[in-house]
Amino acid sequence: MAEPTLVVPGAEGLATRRPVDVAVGVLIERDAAGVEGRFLLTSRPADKVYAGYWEFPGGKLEAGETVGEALRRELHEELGITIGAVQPWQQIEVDYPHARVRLHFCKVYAWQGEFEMREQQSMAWQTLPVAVVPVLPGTVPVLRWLADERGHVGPTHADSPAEVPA
Ligand SMILES: Nc1nc2c([nH]c(=O)n2[C@@H]2O[C@H](COP(=O)(O)OP(=O)(O)OP(=O)(O)O)[C@@H](O)[C@H]2O)c(=O)[nH]1
Repeated sequence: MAEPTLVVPGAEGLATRRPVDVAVGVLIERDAAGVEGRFLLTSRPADKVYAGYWEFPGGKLEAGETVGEALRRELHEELGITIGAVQPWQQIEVDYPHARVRLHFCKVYAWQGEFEMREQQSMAWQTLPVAVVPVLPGTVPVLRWLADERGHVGPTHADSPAEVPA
């Protein structure tokens, strides 16, 4: 089954581009009973497109890498942590004017090491609704999935009403 696609304004008609695979980590704190709590968002570094927008940390797969390998490498490079098990969760394609990406969102519940912002980004542990602004378009559906899992009613983030991929 084709995965949902989100078309960002300005990218209409560009859907024939080949998507770039991106591994994305949804790091979640769990309590002793296994109930999921805060999740980690990071801001995009100043030298990248959508600089300053908040997203889940991750990055593009390199040649020959699996999603899990890419995620492990990216989170170590960007945040200085070593992640434990990678649990594949959701996939979505997003058409941006600058690129078409296939986002592989994975849940991660265990990690080791001190967080270091190695790309001068910021980090924020969040719950719903997310308070940091602005949120990257490709992040919005993830907040909706989390809201559905958690029975959260109402907006998922502060800067715009909830959007659902087509
Ligand atoms: N990490 C991350 N990227 C996302 C999310 N949502 C989303 O649309 N993207 C998009 O996926 C792509 C990820 O590329 P990136 O530029 O962060 O990855 P990278 O570190 O490998 O980049 P570079 O090697 O080109 O500098 C970007 O086009 C970004 O806009 C998200 O939640 N997390």
